[in-house]
Amino acid sequence: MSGAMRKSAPFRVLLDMDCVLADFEGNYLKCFREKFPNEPFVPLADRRHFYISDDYKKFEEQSPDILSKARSVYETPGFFGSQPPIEGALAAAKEISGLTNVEVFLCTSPLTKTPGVHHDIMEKLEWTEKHLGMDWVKRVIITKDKTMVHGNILIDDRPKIKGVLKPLPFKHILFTASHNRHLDLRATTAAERLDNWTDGSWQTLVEKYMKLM
Ligand SMILES: Cc1cn([C@H]2C[C@H](O)[C@@H](COP(=O)(O)O)O2)c(=O)[nH]c1=O
Ligand SMILES: [Mg+2]
Repeated sequence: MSGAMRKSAPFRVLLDMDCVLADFEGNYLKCFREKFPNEPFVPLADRRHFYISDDYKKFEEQSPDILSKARSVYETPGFFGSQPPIEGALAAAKEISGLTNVEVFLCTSPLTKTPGVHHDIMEKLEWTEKHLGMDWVKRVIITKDKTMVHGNILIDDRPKIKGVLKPLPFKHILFTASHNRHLDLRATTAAERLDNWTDGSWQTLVEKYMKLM
């Protein structure tokens, strides 16, 4: 095939799941308050750290087992599968994947802290099948190290993406979540923010990076 006929490499968009497509934060607070109605809780407006336990440490004196209780909420089977989609996320994911010469993969980390707690992996696949369909299940990449995944941009709410590859092999776009809203971008690995899936700003952002690559 001559150079003129060769198709350019697809632009690859990696979409995180928790807090980007699925409402982890809202679901967490709802489940925590249902399970522990008499415990103190952190409202979304007061979230400051990526790890929920870091925000619940302040209650340890009044409630000594608060951290294990806080962890037990997302470690309970059913939690990941029951997350509602974030507003506009599913439509945006489908639209992005419909763009010419664009490929979308879902890129999400598993729970790895507690032995025997791995149901989240199955639930992430089930969530994808339920909300996006079977075609998307084969696009799910579950990895603790997202730097090992090839992509042009990663849309992710985690402030710092860390892994074996440095510098990051993709542009990190910080998806705004209650836990990262207060952060200056300089305290993150991200090039810029995406605040939501509803105001059309994702289109401008994707077009911009497609032109740059
Ligand atoms: C908030 C929070 C999350 N986790 C776990 C839950 C998921 O398995 C991942 C999130 O991964 P992502 O791909 O970066 O969205 O982290 C946790 O263990 N503790 C927490 O407080
Ligand atoms: Mg996330």
